[in-house]
Amino acid sequence: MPFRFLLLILWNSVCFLFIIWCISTVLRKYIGLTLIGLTGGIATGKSTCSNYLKSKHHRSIVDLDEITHHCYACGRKAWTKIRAEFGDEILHKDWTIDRQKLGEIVWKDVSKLRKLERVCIVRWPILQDLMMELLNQYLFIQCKVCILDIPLLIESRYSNFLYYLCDEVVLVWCDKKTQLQRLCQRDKITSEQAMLKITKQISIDLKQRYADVIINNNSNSSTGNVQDEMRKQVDEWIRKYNAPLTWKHARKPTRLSFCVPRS
Ligand SMILES: CC(C)(COP(=O)(O)OP(=O)(O)OC[C@H]1O[C@@H](n2cnc3c(N)ncnc32)[C@H](O)[C@@H]1O)[C@@H](O)C(=O)NCCC(=O)NCCS
Ligand SMILES: Nc1ncnc2c1ncn2[C@@H]1O[C@H](COP(=O)(O)OP(=O)(O)OP(=O)(O)O)[C@@H](O)[C@H]1O
Repeated sequence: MPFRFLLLILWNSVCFLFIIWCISTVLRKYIGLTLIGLTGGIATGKSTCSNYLKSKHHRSIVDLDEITHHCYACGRKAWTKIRAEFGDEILHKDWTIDRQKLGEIVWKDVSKLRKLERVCIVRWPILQDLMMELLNQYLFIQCKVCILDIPLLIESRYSNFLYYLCDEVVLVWCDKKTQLQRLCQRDKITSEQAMLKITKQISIDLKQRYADVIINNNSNSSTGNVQDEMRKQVDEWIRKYNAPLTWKHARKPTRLSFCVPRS
């Protein structure tokens, strides 16, 4: 019995890798699309970095947080499912989802957070929209290098296949103390409330092991020009994508980790 079980796991893994290999070969070789994963911890500066890439380098960014928020619009599939799971108390008076209230519920209770993830990701609404956005970028904007801003790219088993598909994974890093400080300041919350959010993700230091490029965003306004250090690193990194790419530029999909456990 255990032998058959092991065989089944092995077979599933081989199938998974084969499918990923097929998709990535088609994407790179025949469609000519390069996917870059931009990730980081909560409040380490992903949006700051992607806004800079948009404004200075005119790069297209597919932002999964933004897509999630669109999925929550009144009457959409995710909205209906979230309402059924969490009740009417997470709705504003105009029936839109009150993300702050929903957040208060799920940050405190991991099982509810997992339920929310299951409702909106496993049953497809978010990934469906993500695929549509990618198609839209490729067909209508003719974007050949697409940057995916996905906070949980490394740890989420729901977005894990995207991790394998990415040609390069870029991590926006800052140390834990700075992360906590920035989160408290931005969301106007106490450090206890901020820690509740931070601990729902794997530590930013552990994420470094799974990234190909690390953008150090530790420098603060007090130590020079705000974000100048980060901008220099982004300029340096994005330079290679300004030259025409061949599919050989792309990293081979040899990622070894399947799923990173969350603390
Ligand atoms: C909990 C929610 C309602 C809070 O909404 P809010 O507008 O306050 O935050 P926002 O969506 O902008 O997310 C802010 C950051 O929280 C972190 N975060 C979001 N979801 C999760 C999660 N499931 N686990 C860990 N961290 C998360 C990310 O770093 C993200 O960038 C919202 O984040 C949500 O619906 N999350 C579940 C969907 C999900 O897992 N999205 C992430 C896909 S990668
Ligand atoms: N180098 C920097 N110096 C000072 N403040 C910064 C720097 N980089 C980002 N910040 C600030 O830190 C906060 C978090 O940044 P940002 O919103 O870009 O993080 P994020 O990783 O996108 O967060 P989330 O995971 O919640 O989407 C913001 O208030 C931003 O202005």
